[in-house]
Amino acid sequence: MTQTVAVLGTGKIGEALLSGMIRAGWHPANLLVTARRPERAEELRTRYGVDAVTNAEAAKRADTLILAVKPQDMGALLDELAPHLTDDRLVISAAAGIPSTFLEARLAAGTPVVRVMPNTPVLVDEGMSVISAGSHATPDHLAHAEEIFGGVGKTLRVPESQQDAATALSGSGPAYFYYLVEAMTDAGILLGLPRAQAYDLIVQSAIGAAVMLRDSGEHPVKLREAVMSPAGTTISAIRELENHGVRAALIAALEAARDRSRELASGTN
Ligand SMILES: NC(=O)C1=CN([C@@H]2O[C@H](COP(=O)(O)OP(=O)(O)OC[C@H]3O[C@@H](n4cnc5c(N)ncnc54)[C@H](OP(=O)(O)O)[C@@H]3O)[C@@H](O)[C@H]2O)C=CC1
Ligand SMILES: O=C(O)[C@@H]1CCC=N1
Repeated sequence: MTQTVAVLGTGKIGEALLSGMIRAGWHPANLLVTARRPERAEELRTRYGVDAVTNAEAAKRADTLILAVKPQDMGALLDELAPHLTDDRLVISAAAGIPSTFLEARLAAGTPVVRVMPNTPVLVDEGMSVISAGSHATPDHLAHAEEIFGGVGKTLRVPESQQDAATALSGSGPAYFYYLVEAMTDAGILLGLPRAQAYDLIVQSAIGAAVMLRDSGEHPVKLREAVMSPAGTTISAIRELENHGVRAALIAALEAARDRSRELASGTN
C-alpha cells in the first residue's frame, strides 16, 4: 500500500527533506506539507507540486507525520494534532532536544514515535540522520524512518540517550565546517589572494579531505601526518592551532551544543 508522508513545519530542514524525498522517488501526490503562513504554503505547492494542508488535515490523511517545527513550537503543534491523530500513525520528530516521551505524553496512548536528527546536507543527498525509537516504535517503524531518511544520505540508529550528543556532532556539524571555511577564506585574503580564489582553494581542499576521510580507511592522524613534512609549512600551522587551543575549543563547543540540546528538552525555552 502506498504510504502518505506529511512534513509539518516546512522550514529549512523540512524543505530540505521534502526536496530530497522527491529526488529519491517519492511521488508528490503521496506527500503533504503544512506551513504557518499562506504565502509559504503557496510557495511549496508551486515549487514541489505537493498539497499544502492544515496540520489537522495532515493528521487525518498521512500515515507518517514528520514534525519539523522548532522545539519551542512543538508543544503547540502537538496540542493541535492530538485530537485528530489516531495511534496507527507514525510520528517522527526532527526537533533538537525534545524527547520522545514529550510527544508520547501529548498523543493518543500507544502512538509510535521515532526521533530523528537529520542535517542540512540532505539537500545534496549526503545527510546524516540519527534515529531512535520511542516506547511504542517497532522495528518496522524504525525501518520506515530509515527508508525515508536513507534516501537522502546515511542513517544511524542510536539509543535515545545519545541523541543530544548526536545533535551536537552531526545535526549542528555542517555549521562548524562552514565556519572553518569562512575563517580560512579570510586567512587567504590576509595572505593576498582574491576572495573567490581563496574560497575555491579551501572548498576543494575540504572536499578532497572529506572524501579521503570517508574512503581511505585511514585514521585522521595518519592522513594529517602525510601532509606534515618535517620542518615544513603544515606543522608550523598546526603548532599555532595548538597554541590557540583550537582542539580544546572544539571540544567545549560540542559540549555546549549537547548541553543546549538538553536544555531544549522542556520544549518551553
Ligand atoms: N536546520 C537544521 O540544520 C536542523 C534543524 N533541526 C530541527 O528541525 C526543526 C526546524 O528547524 P529549522 O528548519 O532550522 O527551523 P525553521 O524555522 O526554518 O523551520 C520551522 C518551520 O516550522 C514552521 N512552523 C512553526 N509552527 C508551525 C505550525 N504550528 N504549523 C506549521 N508550521 C509551523 C515555521 O513557520 P514560519 O516560517 O511561519 O515561522 C517554519 O517554517 C527544529 O526543531 C530543529 O531543532 C534538526 C536537524 C537539523
Ligand atoms: O541549531 C539547531 O538547534 C538545529 C538543531 C541541529 C541543527 N540545527
